[in-house]
Amino acid sequence: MASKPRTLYEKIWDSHVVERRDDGTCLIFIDRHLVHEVTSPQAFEALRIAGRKVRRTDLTLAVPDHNLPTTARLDAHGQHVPIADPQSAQQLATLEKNVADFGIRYFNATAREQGIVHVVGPEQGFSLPGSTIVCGDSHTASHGGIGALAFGIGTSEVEHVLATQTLLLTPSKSMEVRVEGLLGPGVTPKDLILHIIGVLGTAGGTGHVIEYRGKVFEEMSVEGRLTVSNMSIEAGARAGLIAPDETTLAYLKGRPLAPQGAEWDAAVKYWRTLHTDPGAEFDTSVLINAADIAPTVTWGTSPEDVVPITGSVPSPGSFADPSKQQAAAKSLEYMGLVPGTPMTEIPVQNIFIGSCTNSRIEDLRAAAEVLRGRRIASNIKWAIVVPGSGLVKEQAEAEGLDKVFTDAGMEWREPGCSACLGMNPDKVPPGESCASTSNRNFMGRQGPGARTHLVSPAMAAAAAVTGRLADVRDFQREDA
Ligand SMILES: CC(C)[C@H](C(=O)O)[C@@H](O)C(=O)O
Ligand code: SF4
Repeated sequence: MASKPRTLYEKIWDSHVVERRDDGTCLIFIDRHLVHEVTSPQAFEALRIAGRKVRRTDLTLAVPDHNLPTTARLDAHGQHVPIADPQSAQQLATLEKNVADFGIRYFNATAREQGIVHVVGPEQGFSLPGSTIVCGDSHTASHGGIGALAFGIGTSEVEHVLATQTLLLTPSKSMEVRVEGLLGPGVTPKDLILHIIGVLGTAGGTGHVIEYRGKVFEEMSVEGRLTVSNMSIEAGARAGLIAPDETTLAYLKGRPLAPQGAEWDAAVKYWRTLHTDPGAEFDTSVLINAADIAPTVTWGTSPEDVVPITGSVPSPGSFADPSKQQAAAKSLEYMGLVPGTPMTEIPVQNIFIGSCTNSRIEDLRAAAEVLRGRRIASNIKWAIVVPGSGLVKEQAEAEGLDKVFTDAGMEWREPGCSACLGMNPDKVPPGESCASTSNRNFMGRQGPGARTHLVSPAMAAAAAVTGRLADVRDFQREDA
């Protein structure tokens, strides 16, 4: 008898069920657990009090990222530069103690491999297709870009996974976001996901795991897929997924923590079965036309507040829903924007290129491409480029990208979460605007009173050159 066609999500879920309970919940085996300094201290403390060990240290990887300053970590004498903020210093010291006490694999602040947890996982080949991956962090959805079922968990769940390597979960609904056609020039995976969130809304994906499907994803690099999947959470989804394919395999082969030799061959055989079967049904389907998408920017304080760069600031009255009208009015006041203003007339004083959404090598190449031979505008006060990991940084330096950025007048930093959120010294001053490649434009996200416009790396570079939000398609080079 032919088995019932299944979605990719169902295949991964089914293969990880340890125990199915009568109430529909399942005990799920967790293949990979990523840990950072912010959401792990209480979990380790609880283990300590209970006298428990970490069940599978081999499946756990820790890295500091959120609180680390992105300025030099070693001084001229090779000594560690102390962290000025006492709370951050304490949180990082606690992580160091916990990984040592519990025997967990750890990339410390000065390791080449250190970086943002969601950049490090795929880069090391720790995150693998078909695996279940968790982290006490909402952007764990990123790893869905390589075909893993990856989602954020709370601190008590972090403790549960550390202790048992399992989680008790309720299955999610499945959503297909099918994109027809291909992206136009200057339109990147970031623009695509911003557009998708604009269509779905920040609650559109609630209760669902989204599988992104269509030619555009088949032709997309792994870096781009990670960007798309990363922001699934901003559409309210539990996770995002993109089926692994030859591009995924080429990306993972030879990575330090990926399987090698016969194990690799066996894994590849299995990974090739990881796709949604023809005839499998999704609970929800959404169709997007890629040709409709322009380089996309946000105007408000929710990731769904998107508009093409060719558009203008909307008026609250343009929204049908009264609560959205109110929210829009509040957003516009916070952002200091007037309805009807063309997006390309909005000045910015700060530029942030980085975060787990857009700090991989391709992102830096795209930004450098725009900045090569150009200077940042005179009204730009602060412009930083923060590679997602030490290895991204090395690669970028080998390609001379750091020089392109510094020649343009930007700062080249050490890896970390940086100005994506105000947990470290990289902050946008109150009342100032930032063209940012990160994923959240919430009020105060980049610092109290900071005004965030979410953009792609190429668009951030274009904004740096003009000092306003700008259409990167106007920067297309004659010689390109
Ligand atoms: C600090 C952490 C818990 C948080 C998250 O869960 O996402 C952070 O990474 C973020 O992006 O807001
Ligand atoms: S880069 Fe930003 S979104 Fe990503 S984990 Fe760090 S704080 Fe969260």
